[in-house]
Amino acid sequence: MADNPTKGLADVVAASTALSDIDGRAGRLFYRGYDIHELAGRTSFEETAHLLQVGTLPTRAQLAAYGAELVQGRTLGGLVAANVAEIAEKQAPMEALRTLVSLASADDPDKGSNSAEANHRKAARLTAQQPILVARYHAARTGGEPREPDPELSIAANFLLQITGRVPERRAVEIFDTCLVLHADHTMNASTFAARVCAATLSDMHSAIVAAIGTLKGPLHGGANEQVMRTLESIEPSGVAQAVRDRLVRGEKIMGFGHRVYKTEDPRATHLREMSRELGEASGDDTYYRMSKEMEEVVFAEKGLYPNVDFYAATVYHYLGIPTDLFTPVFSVSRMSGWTAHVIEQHADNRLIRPDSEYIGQSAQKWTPIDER
Ligand SMILES: CC(=O)SCCNC(=O)CCNC(=O)[C@H](O)C(C)(C)COP(=O)(O)OP(=O)(O)OC[C@H]1O[C@@H](n2cnc3c(N)ncnc32)[C@H](O)[C@@H]1OP(=O)(O)O
Ligand SMILES: O=C([O-])CC(=O)C(=O)O
Repeated sequence: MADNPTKGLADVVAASTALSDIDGRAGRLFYRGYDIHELAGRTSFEETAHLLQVGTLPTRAQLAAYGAELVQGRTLGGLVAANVAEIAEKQAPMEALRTLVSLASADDPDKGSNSAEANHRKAARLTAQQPILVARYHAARTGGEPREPDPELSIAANFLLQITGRVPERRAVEIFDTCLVLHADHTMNASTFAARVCAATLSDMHSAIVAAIGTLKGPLHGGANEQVMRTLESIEPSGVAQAVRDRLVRGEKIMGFGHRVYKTEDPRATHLREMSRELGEASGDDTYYRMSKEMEEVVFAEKGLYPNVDFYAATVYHYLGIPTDLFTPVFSVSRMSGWTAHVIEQHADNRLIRPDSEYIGQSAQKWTPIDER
């Protein structure tokens, strides 16, 4: 039987959105009409989150008010504190985040309401809390409490401070902030779609975000950034080309390559490649950057595939001192801004999302009693 032409919902328009847009042939990405190349390196993650959740790039006064909301919103209830140590012992990072966000919902002052006002407050709170949850998880498994976030610092600076335990250099913060901007939203990617499907039943924002976290975790989506680093670590620097070819011969996918929508370079990879080069050189050992470059050339020569957002993000995070198993959680820290904006948008103009399926099973079956089967 021929494959369903819309298998994986390829090219199916599943929602209308004013949040982001992709031109996959030209390799362009826009957040609310702003080209990602205009935003990256010039707009902070907080401004980007405001753009997505509220609808506009903020004025200074609006940014100050939103920043104050984020600082206030990052306080977590007692359930997280009471359970994080056991969760950190038993669950891998993305599983733990799925659980912790669910726990945090119990203490959310707006729980039970899907009003536009409640959704906006929840969106800011979830965006503020996600990096704190990652830091708490990481501290719990390493036997301590994370450093207190500094209200004067950005989300990017506080995250690096809490994860590495050191006050980060200015340039490291700028680069990490740009990473957060680059990952913030991406039309109907799998995790955003999962969030919208959940929200469209008129379920609540936290439930939709739990669905999104579980979906981002998979290695065909956000989980690929961790796998990219594991691949680099498993290969000898002189054996990149052979290792890629061996994997392809075995029919394995090369993590961090290929994309459903981009038919050319992912515009985010352009920035991430450059930041990886800069950090690699500054670190005094750019081996992983150079291996990545070679891998890019070999994969293109063999398969004609381009790197996606996850490919160079891996080495950027590595050079920033972020543990490899926190790469996908970092993705969630950024994407929280987009997911929550999509839930706001879905609830504002809702219709149940319920696609059809093509039946491929047997027909005209005759029922027989259990002892005769
Ligand atoms: C943030 C993100 O989610 S970005 C994506 C992160 N995921 C990855 O990096 C995982 C590796 N990449 C992939 O698995 C895919 O390219 C996806 C999931 C991103 C896109 O999937 P789809 O659009 O469904 O493409 P699909 O998997 O059908 O691939 C089409 C063809 O290209 C090949 N292909 C696609 N990606 C790769 C890859 N990374 N390595 C090797 N071959 C690949 C497939 O084997 C397939 O070949 P075939 O037609 O001969 O069977
Ligand atoms: O759009 C997609 O399918 C995956 C992706 O690049 C993202 O979510 O950033």
